[in-house]
Amino acid sequence: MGSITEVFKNDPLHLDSAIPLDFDTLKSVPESHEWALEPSNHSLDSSKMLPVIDLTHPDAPHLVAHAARTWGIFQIVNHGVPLGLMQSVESEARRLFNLPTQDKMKVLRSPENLAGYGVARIAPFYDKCMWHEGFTIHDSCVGHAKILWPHDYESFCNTMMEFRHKMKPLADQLLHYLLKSLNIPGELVQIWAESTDKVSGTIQLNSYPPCPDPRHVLGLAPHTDTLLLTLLNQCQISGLQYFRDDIGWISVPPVPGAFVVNVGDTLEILSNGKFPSAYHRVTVNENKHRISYAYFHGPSMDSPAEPLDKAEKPLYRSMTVREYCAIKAKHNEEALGLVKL
Ligand SMILES: O=C(O)CCC(=O)C(=O)O
Ligand SMILES: [Fe+2]
Repeated sequence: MGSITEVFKNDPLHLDSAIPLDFDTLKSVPESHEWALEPSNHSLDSSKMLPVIDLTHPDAPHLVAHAARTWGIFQIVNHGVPLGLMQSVESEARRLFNLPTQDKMKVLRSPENLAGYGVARIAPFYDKCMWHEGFTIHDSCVGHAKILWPHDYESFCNTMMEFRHKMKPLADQLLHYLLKSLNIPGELVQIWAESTDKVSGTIQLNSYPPCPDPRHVLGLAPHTDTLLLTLLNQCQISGLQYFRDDIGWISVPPVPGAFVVNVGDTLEILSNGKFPSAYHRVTVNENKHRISYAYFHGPSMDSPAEPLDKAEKPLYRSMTVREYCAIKAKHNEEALGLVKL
């Protein structure tokens, strides 16, 4: 069984770029963090544009598939993940990021590892730095949590494991709706559903501290997510923006209790471009410490990454998911273009 960790072992992050800034000590934005930003499109009311889908609606499978085709990004409510659990994930994430920098540095992600504390994986691709610190959980988080809270690590680990346990079937359900809407045999849908059983989804906690001058700062640079689907909660503070050629950058408004669902590159490939992977970025704000947390839903690394509908002319070349992840780790934004036929 392959895991995404091995991809990062082969393509390590350089350590000097893996340490986030000590945000607490800053009174102004250093030049290292000043970006020339493409402005957002404020003339459109984005709350009316991106679909918010009630998963208890009888037509939910069709609504999900339609939103994924039209936008590559949408929100879901009535998804069955308890609000109390969502609040606990946020408060445990805040507990982690509020620790002193020297404590967080004890669980710094090592260059060849996916799990731990550090900057975003995309950081080395940019000259400028992002106003962001992250913590990634892959497999168990007990080792890191015991270092951070030797006598009080269980609530963090239990919350994260419970969260993963609830997110997996939800992500599987969405994937099932999406694959079933494609013109592919039922057995193939089943093979894909089983493929995600072999891996434990990755949890990403993100922290965007208040910023003295957010106008020229980015929380996360524009990117697409790599795997099948990302389910993200914005913890009631806006910041996530989505790009489409015809409208520019628009905000994804926080909806209480909702998850934002993004299509990732691998699903774009499987669907032969029908579900476009969502290009998104994160802005920061002056007064609020924004937290977001995401569940990345992926298949086993040995799975084929290739268009599933064999009646169509493939727009992407055939490879394994492992191979695609390695291309993404090396080429970031260019990766999808490199595998297009
Ligand atoms: O913080 C957010 O709203 C988005 C985070 C994100 O894009 C990611 O973790 O990949
Ligand atoms: Fe993302």
